[in-house]
Amino acid sequence: MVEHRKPIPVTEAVERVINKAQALGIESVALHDSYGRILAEPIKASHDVPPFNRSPYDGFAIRSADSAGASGDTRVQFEVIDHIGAGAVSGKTVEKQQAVRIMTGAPLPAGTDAVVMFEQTVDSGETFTIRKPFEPLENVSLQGEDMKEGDAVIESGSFIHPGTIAVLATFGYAQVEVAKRPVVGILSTGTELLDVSEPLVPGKIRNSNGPMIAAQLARMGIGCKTYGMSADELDESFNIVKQASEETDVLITTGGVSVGDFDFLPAIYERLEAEVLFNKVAMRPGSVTTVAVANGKFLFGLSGNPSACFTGFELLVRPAILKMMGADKLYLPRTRAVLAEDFTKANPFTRFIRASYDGSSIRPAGFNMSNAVSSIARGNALIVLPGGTRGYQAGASVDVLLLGVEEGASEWTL
Ligand SMILES: Nc1nc2c(c(=O)[nH]1)N[C@H]1C(S)=C(S)[C@@H](COP(=O)(O)OP(=O)(O)OC[C@H]3O[C@@H](n4cnc5c(N)ncnc54)[C@H](O)[C@@H]3O)O[C@H]1N2
Ligand code: MOO
Ligand SMILES: [Mg+2]
Repeated sequence: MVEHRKPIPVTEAVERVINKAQALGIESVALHDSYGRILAEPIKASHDVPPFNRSPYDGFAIRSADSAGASGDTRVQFEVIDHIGAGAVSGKTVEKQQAVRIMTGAPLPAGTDAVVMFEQTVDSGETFTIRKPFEPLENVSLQGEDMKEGDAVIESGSFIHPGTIAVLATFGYAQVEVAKRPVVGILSTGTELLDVSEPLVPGKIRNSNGPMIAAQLARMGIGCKTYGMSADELDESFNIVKQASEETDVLITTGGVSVGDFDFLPAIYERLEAEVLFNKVAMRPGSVTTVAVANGKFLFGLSGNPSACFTGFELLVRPAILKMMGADKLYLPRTRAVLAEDFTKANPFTRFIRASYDGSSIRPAGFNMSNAVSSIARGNALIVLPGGTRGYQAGASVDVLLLGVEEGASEWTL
């Protein structure tokens, strides 16, 4: 008799997965290897930035008081007593009507408190004149204006992006404490599967899910162990899944999770005495997505259908892995957009439509069935239509989840 599964809402499925996911600890990596990792220590400013008052322009450092009364008719003259570029410190103390020729980034010499840009002078080499008075600290980049010593600059749990790396380098972090990444394995199940390089033969298709998931992991900065493809054969598949789950923190399988005669994942979970968190989610595609935990290891049973597989990864695998990586922003960023064409199908379950989003409007990316491959390629976002609805007309405002964004959102608000 066919098994009747009870679907749970997507939000609950996500919650169950997140509740099981645990951070894996901390390791130290070289700064140049830290892009894409999750920071495991808060970053405090260990000194002021900039560390000294400096010139933001190429020009002359003066004492602002000496510029008083300058005008187009009564130009005020200065004598140039030194010349410094960024990296140099002037040993001179600037006295009345004196100035130092100074380049952008160089520290203001003792006594000076303003900078005159070259463009504001008539320059004769030894001397120059100006036609306007300068305020104290005019054209000065102030010590600590960017960050003050002791400031909390970046929170632990943040994604390390190029800007984060600039801050870490500024404060001398040659090594950075980051969260450990999980070891993730991929196994594509299905007797029908051919490797990418094999020619098509009747009844077979090429394995697109395996390479796709490897790339979904790669864009999260995660490598993977690939366990290749397995035929739909219970004992053989059980052995591979058992071994793979022992060698990984997360094993992602594709296919074989539904109720077909050759869908063996449910039997494998049973043999492994795994705790099945759910085996039916009120979402389409991806309703058969099954998540189980065996001996502390995650088993993600994604659907074989490519669009369902893709969506199951983005909605359920991704936040779990991010949580294991110590991230505090686990979810796909969400926005609203205007639907560019009618979508009249009924949505018995929450529907996720692969779609292309241009920053304001969004359009389903063509053939959008669970078994579609083309729409995954064309889409850069998912339209979310709530379950129990139908009949969305062009112009309607819809929820959108953005794909491929470096850093996610901290809230799951569907
Ligand atoms: N009687 C029922 N039949 C089905 C149900 C159901 O509830 N009752 N659910 C349907 C839904 S929804 C989906 S989704 C699929 C899920 O199937 P499985 O996860 O068991 O996956 P398979 O049966 O192994 O394959 C489904 C489909 O995907 C193709 N496939 C599999 N692996 C790959 C791969 N690595 N690359 C590309 N394509 C792949 C496979 O050839 C099949 O066409 O079940 C429905 N049936
Ligand atoms: O899991 Mo299926 O994708 O709902 O078509
Ligand atoms: Mg099946």
